[in-house]
Amino acid sequence: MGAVNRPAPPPSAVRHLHSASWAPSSLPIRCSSFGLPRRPFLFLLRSPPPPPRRLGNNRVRCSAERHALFNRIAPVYDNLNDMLSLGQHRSWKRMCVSWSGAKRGNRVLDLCCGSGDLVFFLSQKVGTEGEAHAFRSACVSDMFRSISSAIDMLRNTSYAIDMLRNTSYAIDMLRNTSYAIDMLRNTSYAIDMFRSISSAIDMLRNTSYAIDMLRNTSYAIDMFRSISSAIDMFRSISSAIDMFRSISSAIDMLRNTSYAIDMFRSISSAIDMFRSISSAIDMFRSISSAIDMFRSISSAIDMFRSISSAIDMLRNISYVYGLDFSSEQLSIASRREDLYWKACYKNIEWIEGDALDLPFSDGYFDAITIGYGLRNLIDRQKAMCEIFRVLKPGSKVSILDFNKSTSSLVNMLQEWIIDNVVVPTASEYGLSQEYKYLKTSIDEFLTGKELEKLAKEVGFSKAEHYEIGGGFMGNLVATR
Ligand SMILES: C/C(=C\Cc1cc(O)c2ccccc2c1O)CCC[C@H](C)CCC[C@H](C)CCCC(C)C
Ligand SMILES: C[S@@+](CC[C@H](N)C(=O)[O-])C[C@H]1O[C@@H](n2cnc3c(N)ncnc32)[C@H](O)[C@@H]1O
Repeated sequence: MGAVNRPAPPPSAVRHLHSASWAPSSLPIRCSSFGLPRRPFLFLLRSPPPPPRRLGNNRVRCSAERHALFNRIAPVYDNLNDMLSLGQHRSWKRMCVSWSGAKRGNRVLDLCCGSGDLVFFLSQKVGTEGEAHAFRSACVSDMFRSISSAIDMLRNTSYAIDMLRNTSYAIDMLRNTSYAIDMLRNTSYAIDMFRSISSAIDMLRNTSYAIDMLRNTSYAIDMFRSISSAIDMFRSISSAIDMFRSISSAIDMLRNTSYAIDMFRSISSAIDMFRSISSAIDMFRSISSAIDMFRSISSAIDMFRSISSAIDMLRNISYVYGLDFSSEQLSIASRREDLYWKACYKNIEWIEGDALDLPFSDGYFDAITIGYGLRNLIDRQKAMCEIFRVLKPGSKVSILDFNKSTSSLVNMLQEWIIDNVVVPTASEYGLSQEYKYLKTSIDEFLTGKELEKLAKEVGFSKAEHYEIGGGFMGNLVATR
């Protein structure tokens, strides 16, 4: 029902936030206070527009007046919602998004998006990937991403290699020392030989002491000349002993050298250890040249990365559309997008347009949400038909709004809060009339059952209304 076939606008045409003021003439012609109609010939076919009607003080019947009202409240809208609902409106909006069935990769729409709360929640839900036309670029950037993490890993390895290279130079130095040590080791064998000689000398030294003793005896012997010839023999031995003594001091010198050798031997085992490390280093060196190769690849990849992000930017991905007729609300929404700046928000597109005349082709969306919008539309049936038309079969629209409760107690309490809390607070900002309209609009709204009926009438196969926020709020979920 209500399916009007029209071509989908090229993405680039709707990508930017329209800066021109909203052309209200696509709204019902009876509202004359608002500029020239966008379709002049249609305008001529109709009867002359009556002046804008205001029923009572707080009835804002005309679309242009509602347009002006939402432009006026835009600067304080978010703060007042936070304050007056004690932050609860965010949970209600999250529930609304969740009931819409929006999933990753979906193309979704938030109607009457205002300052964009629901759009931001939807944006996080659907992410940036998903649609077929974006598939190739997405694959390429995934490939680049994998290569890039491999490169990052190799880069870290490369730093380790650099460290090992420096160690390797140290090892080379130690290797040279090791050759010196080898030379000293050979000297050490010579020293060992001298040590053996030295112990022999020690033995001879002891003998020498004995000889000395005998020498003393020799004087006595001299006296006793008869033993003189024996003494002569001992004298010859004594000169031999002197010779051995000189050798012994040479040996002592060599012994000191031997301690040095022992020290060098310890260094030598350290060197052996370093030699093993050195072969490991050789292996790392080969890896290092591979790393050098990867480094060159990495700079190429860096270049590709820049190209890839440029491609991402040029890819023109947009999966979440936020539509509203108030340029003031939209410019706040767009500023909030810049302020929060989350990666997924690059999938958002703000559209200044009319909820009663959607600029999308039939079956374009996987899910649609409206938060506190339907109640404010002049022609709710027309709006529901438009929603039905642009939804894919089997997809859902989730509509959050104040609940026009069937319980008189809830209604009384709701009215009391609006009269005694909401309006007085808003009047602090000079917006009492605007918030009085809120109460009137709830009075004129549909109950849960009436909303379900309306959805079924325009063709939705299933429609269920849920009361939330203690019965103050309601959410209609309708499946096409
Ligand atoms: C997000 C909320 C309202 C949006 C809203 C909708 C409109 O149609 C307006 C029309 C004209 C002016 C302003 C608005 C507007 O702000 C909900 C925010 C809270 C309400 C302003 C006040 C809520 C009062 C509830 C009855 C109390 C609920 C208490 C809760 C259970 C803690
Ligand atoms: C109460 S605000 C809700 C904003 C937002 N969805 C939220 O939940 O905070 C209602 C919004 O509906 C927009 N609106 C009302 N009539 C509209 C129409 N015919 N076309 C597009 N937007 C409309 C207003 O500009 C306003 O931003």
